[in-house]
Amino acid sequence: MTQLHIEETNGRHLNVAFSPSGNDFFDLSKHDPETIVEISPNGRYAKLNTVLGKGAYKVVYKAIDREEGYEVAWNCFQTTKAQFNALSQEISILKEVRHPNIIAFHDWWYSKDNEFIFVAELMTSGTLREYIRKLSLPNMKIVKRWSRQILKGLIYLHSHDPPIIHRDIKCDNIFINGAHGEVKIGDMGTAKMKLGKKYTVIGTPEFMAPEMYDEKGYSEKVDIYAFGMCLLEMVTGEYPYNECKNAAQVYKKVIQGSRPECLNKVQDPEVLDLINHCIAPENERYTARQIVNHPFLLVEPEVVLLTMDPEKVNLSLQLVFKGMDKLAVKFNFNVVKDTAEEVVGEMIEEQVLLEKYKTLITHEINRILRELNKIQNGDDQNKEEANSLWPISGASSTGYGGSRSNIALTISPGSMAQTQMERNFMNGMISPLYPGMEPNRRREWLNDPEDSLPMREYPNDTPIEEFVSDTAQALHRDMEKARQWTDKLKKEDIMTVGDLRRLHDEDWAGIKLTVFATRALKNALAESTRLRSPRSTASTNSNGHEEGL
Ligand SMILES: Nc1ncnc2c1ncn2[C@@H]1O[C@H](COP(=O)(O)OP(=O)(O)OP(=O)(O)O)[C@@H](O)[C@H]1O
Repeated sequence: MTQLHIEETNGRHLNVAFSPSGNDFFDLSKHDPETIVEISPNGRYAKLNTVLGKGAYKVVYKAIDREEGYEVAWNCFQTTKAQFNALSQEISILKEVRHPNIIAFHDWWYSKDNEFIFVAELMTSGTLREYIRKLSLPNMKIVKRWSRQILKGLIYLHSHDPPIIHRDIKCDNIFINGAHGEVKIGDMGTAKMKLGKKYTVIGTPEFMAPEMYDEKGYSEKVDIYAFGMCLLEMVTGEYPYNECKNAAQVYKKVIQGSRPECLNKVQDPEVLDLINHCIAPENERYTARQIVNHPFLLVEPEVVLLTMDPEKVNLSLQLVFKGMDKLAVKFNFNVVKDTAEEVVGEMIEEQVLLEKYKTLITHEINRILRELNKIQNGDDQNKEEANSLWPISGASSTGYGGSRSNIALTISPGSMAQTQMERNFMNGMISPLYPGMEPNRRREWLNDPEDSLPMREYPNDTPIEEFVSDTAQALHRDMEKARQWTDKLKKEDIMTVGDLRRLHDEDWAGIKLTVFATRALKNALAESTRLRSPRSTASTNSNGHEEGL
């Protein structure tokens, strides 16, 4: 490539390079290599000559953290020393804010050029607003994923003691890391600790809740209102109150309670309902935790095959909630005896899975069976044999009494770090087995029938309904479920806990309770037996159940 140095008539110097054909040329001055132009007072951060962006108040450069080797964002903000000093307390609080969905704030100082400089986590793909424009309209899956992440950040800020109010949530202040689809709340410069109600009118008019304008003060709920407007922008691609010509018009509409026109364009009833809950009057407005449990944001589950025996008859499957890798429902599936419909029906019946996922999960299980069928067919070329081995949807079943051993809620390693929000998600989809109990504990209990339920001792003459209702409650099942279990037991003349204790394994199978219910009651019984005095537990059988008492 030929390179030339050209001096233009206006005195500007250009470095250009011609391609070998001579038809193309490149302006090399636009491709200056990145060079260090400034070092932070503590020597840790090196500012580069690359501008990441410019806003109304600040210029943001790329920089390098020379201690960790990370790229960071170097923000320059013109301000007086007095203003900088006034901000110092808030800034030191922001340095403590550490959450995967909030841009980390690393360091700050006041420069000799009267600039407040702060170093923050660098985001690679611009703002949510730019992204929405780029994608024309993001699909609902993306909107859901973004929303969940923003809400995780808000839950964190609002659960801080005292709560931190961001006060300027909008799509321009939410940043994206494109490679991983990560979304983080940025521009924490307006954030404030809520020590009592806040009064300062601050933010962007289109995203400001009406109570921000009255002198009664406002709370962290203003961020929820702003999130509602962001969601509106995400689903319509329009800036809220686009119909207004200036901030005064927006203000007038907001205090009159007039909704943005683009709200009429929202088609999806779930999204509309969610936005309405976000922009409702302050006392009716949802909290970030409530929003995250809204049906629109519930995560869609899928099924994965974990293991299978060499005969490929007993499969271990797992229901995984996408985006929530720590939450899963593990269950065994016998391809000869079980059908997807039955298993899913049982999960719904036992309130392990929401009814709305019935078709999806049935389809998912059948998809796995079909895949296995394909493998089988490919392996031995014997279609007939393969079909008999893999009874897919609707195939006759010999029943599953006792063969499908369990549906277990499992939490993968690292679950102790599970956030409250994730637990809330979980509560929305799967009933918590023991509220307040550590996730690991649940897993142990469910995987090990010998493990215990947190119940009391039940004498033999305890009415069966009392025991069943306590068990259902401990498992967070509703009372209707308890009644169904009791009815089935009473049909078999089981009126007391003593009657239940006298049952043998084959008797249990005859009661026609689901595998899950049988397992739950057996475990509760074993626990109750364990809690009895050593004298009375002397004659327990191998399952921990008393015999003949
Ligand atoms: N952490 C970051 N990582 C990467 N780019 C960033 C980061 N922070 C800001 N930018 C870029 O710099 C631009 C200006 O930043 P920002 O919008 O926060 O400036 P501002 O003056 O505070 O904003 P506004 O004009 O919205 O009031 C952004 O649009 C973005 O492109």
